[in-house]
Amino acid sequence: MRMVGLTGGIASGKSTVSSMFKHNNIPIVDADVIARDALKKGSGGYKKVVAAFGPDILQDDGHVDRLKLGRIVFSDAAKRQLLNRLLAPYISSGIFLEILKLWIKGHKVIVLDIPLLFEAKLDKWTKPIVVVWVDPETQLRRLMARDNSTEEDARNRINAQMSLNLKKSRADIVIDNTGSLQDLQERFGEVLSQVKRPLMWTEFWLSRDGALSALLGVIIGVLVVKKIF
Ligand SMILES: CC(C)(COP(=O)(O)OP(=O)(O)OC[C@H]1O[C@@H](n2cnc3c(N)ncnc32)[C@H](O)[C@@H]1O)[C@@H](O)C(=O)NCCC(=O)NCCS
Ligand SMILES: Nc1ncnc2c1ncn2[C@@H]1O[C@H](COP(=O)(O)OP(=O)(O)OP(=O)(O)O)[C@@H](O)[C@H]1O
Repeated sequence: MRMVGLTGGIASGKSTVSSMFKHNNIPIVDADVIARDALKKGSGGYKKVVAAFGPDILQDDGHVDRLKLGRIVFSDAAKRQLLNRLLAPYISSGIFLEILKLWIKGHKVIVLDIPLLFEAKLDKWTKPIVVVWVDPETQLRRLMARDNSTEEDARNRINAQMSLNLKKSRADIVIDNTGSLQDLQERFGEVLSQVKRPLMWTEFWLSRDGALSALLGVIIGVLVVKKIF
């Protein structure tokens, strides 16, 4: 199985690219969705986070006030690290479970959409790594427009992540998303054909069919050897 890593900076366009993969029948493991589940009211992650940050981060209905928690952690590195540490086990096990489900279904190519792929050192499990890049002004403008946020909030969120240029330097494939959606669609077409190239042997053995072929090979080998001796 080929596990493509999709990452970038906040509001660089990962979700936009990820929906293009989905439209081309390539399944996505979305770490933001998994992280949201990990903070759902009553979950293990929720209990740990409320115990650490106190009931002030809750809305009247008991759900986490994400805007409030976001303001706290994106302006304080120590609190952000604490939140990351508390949620990391739930997020990694959620990602693993989603990969397992797709493996069982026999998918050959899947995309892991993980904003913190490098920060969480998950990049070693993915190949190729696709980084969606935008220039800093466009990133800030799109983030403020999408989240209807102040410049200060938007800058705090951008500065909470590894620099996008550093991520770009560690990519196998860079998608420059500074232009229009039409430009992105064209660049995506090129990336899609790279991602869908036939599997290499190592990737094949990691797929369900590859693993089953290897198992079958071993069984046949044992039977033949038993018959000979
Ligand atoms: C702080 C929270 C509650 C803010 O929620 P909110 O709905 O405002 O933002 P959302 O979850 O949609 O995240 C938007 C983007 O913020 C960035 N981001 C999220 N968490 C972090 C983090 N800990 N560090 C740096 N950037 C982050 C990502 O680019 C993400 O795509 C939420 O982001 C959260 O629980 N973060 C910790 C979990 C995590 O690490 N998520 C990223 C999955 S790899
Ligand atoms: N090429 C583009 N031209 C104009 N707007 C774009 C383009 N690409 C993405 N956008 C818009 O920019 C915003 C950010 O894009 P998107 O939500 O895909 O980013 P993201 O990297 O997934 O963000 P996050 O890290 O917060 O999950 C969205 O409002 C999206 O519609």
